[in-house]
Amino acid sequence: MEFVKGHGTENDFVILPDLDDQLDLTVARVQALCDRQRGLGADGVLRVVRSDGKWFMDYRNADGSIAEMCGNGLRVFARYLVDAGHQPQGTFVVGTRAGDKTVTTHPDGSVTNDMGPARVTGTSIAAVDGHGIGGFAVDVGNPHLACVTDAPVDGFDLTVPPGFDPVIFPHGVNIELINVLDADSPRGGALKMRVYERGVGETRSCGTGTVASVASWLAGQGRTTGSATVDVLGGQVFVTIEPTTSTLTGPAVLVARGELDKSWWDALA
Ligand SMILES: N[C@@H](CCC[C@H](N)C(=O)O)C(=O)O
Repeated sequence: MEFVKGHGTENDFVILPDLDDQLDLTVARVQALCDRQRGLGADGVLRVVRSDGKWFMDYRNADGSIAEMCGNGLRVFARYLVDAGHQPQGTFVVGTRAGDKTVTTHPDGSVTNDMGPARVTGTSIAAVDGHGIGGFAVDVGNPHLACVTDAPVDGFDLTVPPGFDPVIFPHGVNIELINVLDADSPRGGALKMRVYERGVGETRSCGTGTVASVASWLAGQGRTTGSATVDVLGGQVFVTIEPTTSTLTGPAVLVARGELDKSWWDALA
């Protein structure tokens, strides 16, 4: 069984081509694939399915849970389809649990995702490292609590899961901590973000989280339109927010391909 390993700003994924939708991708198999000691190691798995001539990204978190959307994963998924010869370089559509997304691959290796609307649904408080930090709840297909703070984000301990209000986020939430580096840079704003991802832990980037961060920063100013670069631990992406949609542009890198050991895979069923 073929696998490909890739990352988008160091948010890393195991890609499993399963065009005919045959794989039994159990929680145990996802957890083992993502385990950095006993597996390949990744923040998540992207299963590549083609159904009725349409691409579908079946995304799983490292703990085996299913999520609606993954922004960095979508860029890597698109890059894989082009690299494998399944799609020509350019614009095409990928289905996700959060709906169809239009992606555009660029010759320099970067990819732009049309992410759909980033809906600011209210406010809430994250309990991080002994501090209560206010932020906006943002729905990017998956749930986020994006918190702009004056405290340097580098100073927080994210080895411990942040607390959140389960009434507002009954299915869990991804939590972003954001510093504004420049409110009026040439590309709009310049933000720095760290993230604690639902189903994973702290990761070096979260694409949907960067979109939520820019939406939250704008909401704090009463704005629904704008753009910003977002520095994450694994690099930088560029986000635009409009009232009805948003875009995410960033790198997508394929680093390895190989074969899974069949007896290892079968024993995990
Ligand atoms: N890393 C992803 C988000 C993956 C899903 C998230 N952990 C969730 O459970 O919603 C991204 O790049 O958006």
